[in-house]
Amino acid sequence: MRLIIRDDARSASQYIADYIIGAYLPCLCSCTHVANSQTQDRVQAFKPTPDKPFVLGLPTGSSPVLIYQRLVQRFKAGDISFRNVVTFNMDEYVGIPREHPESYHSFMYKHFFSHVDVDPANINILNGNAPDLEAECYQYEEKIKKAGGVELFLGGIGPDGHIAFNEPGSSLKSRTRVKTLAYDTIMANSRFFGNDLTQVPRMALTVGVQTVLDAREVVIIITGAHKALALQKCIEGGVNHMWTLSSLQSHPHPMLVVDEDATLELQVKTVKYFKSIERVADELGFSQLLPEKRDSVVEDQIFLSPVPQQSKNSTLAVPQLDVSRSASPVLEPMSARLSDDDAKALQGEELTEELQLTSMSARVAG
Ligand SMILES: N[C@@H]1[C@@H](O)[C@H](O)[C@@H](COP(=O)(O)O)O[C@@H]1O
Repeated sequence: MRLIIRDDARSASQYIADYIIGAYLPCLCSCTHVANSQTQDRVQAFKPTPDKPFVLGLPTGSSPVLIYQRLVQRFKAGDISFRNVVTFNMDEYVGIPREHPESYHSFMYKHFFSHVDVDPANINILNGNAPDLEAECYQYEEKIKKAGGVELFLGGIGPDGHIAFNEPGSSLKSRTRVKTLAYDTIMANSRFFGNDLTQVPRMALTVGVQTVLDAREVVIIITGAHKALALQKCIEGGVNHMWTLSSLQSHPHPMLVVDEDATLELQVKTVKYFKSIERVADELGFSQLLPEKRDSVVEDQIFLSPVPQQSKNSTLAVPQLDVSRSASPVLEPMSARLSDDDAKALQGEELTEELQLTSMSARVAG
């Protein structure tokens, strides 16, 4: 696992965008834009073409917005082309129209696709309005497989450590499927729906944990003190389905890029350890070392997706949107599942000044 720590969200985002471009995608001017020799080798090794495109997994949410901005900026500067890139988005809400301003289709076109030269035929986003949602998910896995598997999956996380929409308790072997959203996620995402919980979809289609783990490489952006507990659980805790990001511990090449605030719950020695790793990598001139041969399960041919049940009476379809409902009243908030200390830490605003000072001063002193 690589943990890259940057001062703020902007520099963390810039690191990721430049990493994606530098590491994998061709420079339009076919020059030597890519700074160091090992990274350059990888670009030359990949050489995306229409027949052998680069397959990129993409997220939504507020965290990747600055990454997309930087990718667009570098596209406009002529540094990069997305012509031979195939994209697969992580997830989509069920039951809101594609044109809805908060659908993930709208998000992706607004922040990225409309501004670059990606071929619309190469864009894949789950259809949350498909007549048969299970079949939609199955076909998505098949499409990924047909494209040769995802080369790099970029992702974000929720404050409860969910990756894509793999909420706490999701199977770590899960694949693309219909998922009911946790109450905390509905609450967190209500900010995009006028803070009206009743307007937030309660279901989504999402790639599974295993779908993400099958990618050759996984890069995750984590920013803000409200995600500090999730980062701590995922790095310093064990692999646990209650914090689905922790599954990355079993991936051969995960990279988490975070800001200082997200590290607030980590031990000082953890932070120092990962910073020292980065220093050595910098000195040796690489960001992440990938073996030339893909070592994910895709290549091992054990890439199995569940076949949908074809029963006339059991097709899982888009539910009628009931705007008068209240949001999952029987579900308890995540804080109820945590110890008092953890619950307190999760609510960044409730961190006492003393605690913040202790963590920061310990680090500054170090
Ligand atoms: N399904 C998405 C996730 O893929 C995303 O990582 C998360 C975090 O969003 P934000 O970056 O806005 O905190 O939001 C949603 O739940």
